[in-house]
Amino acid sequence: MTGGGNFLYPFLDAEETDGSALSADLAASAEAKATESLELRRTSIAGLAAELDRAAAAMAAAFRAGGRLFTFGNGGSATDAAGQAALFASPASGRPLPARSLVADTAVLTALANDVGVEVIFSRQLIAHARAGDIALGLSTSGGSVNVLQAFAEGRRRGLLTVGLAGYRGGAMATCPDLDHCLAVEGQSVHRTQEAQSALAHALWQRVQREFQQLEVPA
Ligand SMILES: O=C(CO)[C@@H](O)[C@H](O)[C@H](O)[C@H](O)COP(=O)(O)O
Repeated sequence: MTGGGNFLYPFLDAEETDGSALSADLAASAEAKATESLELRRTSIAGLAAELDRAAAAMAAAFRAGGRLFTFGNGGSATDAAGQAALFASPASGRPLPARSLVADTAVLTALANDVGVEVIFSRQLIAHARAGDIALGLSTSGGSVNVLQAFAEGRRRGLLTVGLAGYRGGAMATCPDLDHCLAVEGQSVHRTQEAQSALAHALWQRVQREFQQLEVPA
């Protein structure tokens, strides 16, 4: 590159003076993370298979009885919560099920955070939209986000099925009295945990779909 360095990614200018060393470092680091990610996803799916089955069976029963799914989380987990609601509500194949994320409405989120406090941004939405028999699915890598825990408490008060995905062996969610099912991975890194949770969330959806297929009456 001539003049001025890398204007798009100035932090990569070091690559111009020692490109091969940096590239090798980045490649080795990416490879190590990919290996760690695969291993955590593999052990999480295997180790949590029984709890995944139980949670999926309970969710399928709730859907069959007319329940709806509400998903929530912060940061990267907000993105995963939105993706999970979209997967349940509008899968490319399989049965669409009623689901919405509580992370998508900026007006609602900012009003609640600004007027009341960030700890109520999910629980207040459950008060507005949820009823007994619905499902609250919360994701937290630390397992300790207060707004996620508060939503579980509200869900429990209102008679919802409550399901949590957490890292760090569950954190506070591991012993949360408001959770019916806690899928806790061993991950000690936010990013690896998010990757494992994404695999678990997909496995949960697959199992719920399977529960519906088993019920279908052959023609
Ligand atoms: O790691 C990322 C994005 O990948 C962050 O945005 C992260 O999700 C945020 O710090 C969250 O607030 C963490 O909350 P939690 O997962 O511990 O509940």
